[in-house]
Amino acid sequence: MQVFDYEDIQLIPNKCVVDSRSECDTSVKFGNRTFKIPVVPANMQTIIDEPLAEMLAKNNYFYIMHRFEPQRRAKFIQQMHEKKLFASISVGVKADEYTFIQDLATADLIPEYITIDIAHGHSQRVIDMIHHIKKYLPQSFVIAGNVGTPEGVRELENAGADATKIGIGPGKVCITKLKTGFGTGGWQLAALRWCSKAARKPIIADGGVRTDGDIAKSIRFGASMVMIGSLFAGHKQSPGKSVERDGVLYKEYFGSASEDQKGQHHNVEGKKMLVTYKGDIEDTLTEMQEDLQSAISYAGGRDLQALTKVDYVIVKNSIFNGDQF
Ligand SMILES: NC(=O)C1=CN([C@@H]2O[C@H](COP(=O)(O)OP(=O)(O)OC[C@H]3O[C@@H](n4cnc5c(N)ncnc54)[C@H](OP(=O)(O)O)[C@@H]3O)[C@@H](O)[C@H]2O)C=CC1
Ligand SMILES: Nc1nc2c(ncn2[C@@H]2O[C@H](COP(=O)(O)O)[C@@H](O)[C@H]2O)c(=O)[nH]1
Repeated sequence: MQVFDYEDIQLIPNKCVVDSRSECDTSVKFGNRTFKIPVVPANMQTIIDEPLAEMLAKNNYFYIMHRFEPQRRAKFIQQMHEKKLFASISVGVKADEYTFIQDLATADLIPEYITIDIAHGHSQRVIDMIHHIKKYLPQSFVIAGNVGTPEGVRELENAGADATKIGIGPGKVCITKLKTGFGTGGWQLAALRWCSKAARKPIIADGGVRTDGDIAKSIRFGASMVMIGSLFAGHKQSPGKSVERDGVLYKEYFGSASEDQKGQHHNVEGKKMLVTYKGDIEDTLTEMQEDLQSAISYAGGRDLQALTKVDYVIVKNSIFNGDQF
């Protein structure tokens, strides 16, 4: 297997077939819905909250609410449905979560999307939870993860997952590879390519995206959707706490397995960082869409499909050449 990451790849242009980048269509069908761009903010407590989820759903963006305020989830689904918006929630694999799924079924509260969110998703506990959700909420689209191997993808798909999420430890606030020695950190894009060859259903690239160009690269290497944390941290709408240092405004971004999230130093595999304040998230989403439209035009096409076949070269560390973005 060739090993490379986002910064080692450059995509090769084809002849342009549009008169303006605005003609390029970035929309993606995922489950039964079509979204504006193939991007979803990470289901982390400093990245998404209920008001942001509502704003994203209203504006045709995909979102996944985090699972760290478990008692609010039923009400959240109800409120989204009252506003005629789709509900997309996360669950874990502990015993309480089994009861929660059954309670949703009893109350006829059916989220359109359910993501099973645990660190090591290639496990019997995730397979059991997929079976449980499919038994009680068969209409929900189930995303399962995270995994980093073709075997992981196949097992979760065979268990009934409608999509799998790829990425073990490439995240910006992740310390899994330091604490355990395992993961796809540093070769996430190659891992995505490897996993995509086994996938028969959509896959989500999760973690390690540092620039908008990495979204196009994720699509090239098999992703239908791209989950991003750090690029979405630090916005006006981001739930992370605001902090001022020497007159500069920052917002907190911490890992879901960090001490800040867990409230104790137990199986910590994440850290906290400060992200410079970035303003309105709508501007970032618009820029992502424009950059993706431009990428499609370089691919010589009119929609995301064009990106899936472009040639590429591997040039180690070719993007930054030591420069900062
Ligand atoms: N994408 C990634 O690379 C990573 C993401 N994360 C994120 O951090 C959050 C916390 O995740 P998680 O650590 O799963 O915590 P959870 O507390 O949600 O763990 C869920 C259950 O799985 C068990 N479990 C967790 N890891 C393992 C393992 N390696 N082997 C066997 N059992 C395990 C836990 O038991 P016990 O605690 O007793 O082991 C617990 O019962 C999630 O939101 C996850 O997405 C965390 C690390 C890596
Ligand atoms: N190893 C850990 N991974 C984590 C933790 N919290 C979240 N994550 C993963 O990171 C991505 C976001 O990555 P980014 O590079 O876009 O910032 C997120 O979706 C999770 O999969 C953690 O504590 N440890």
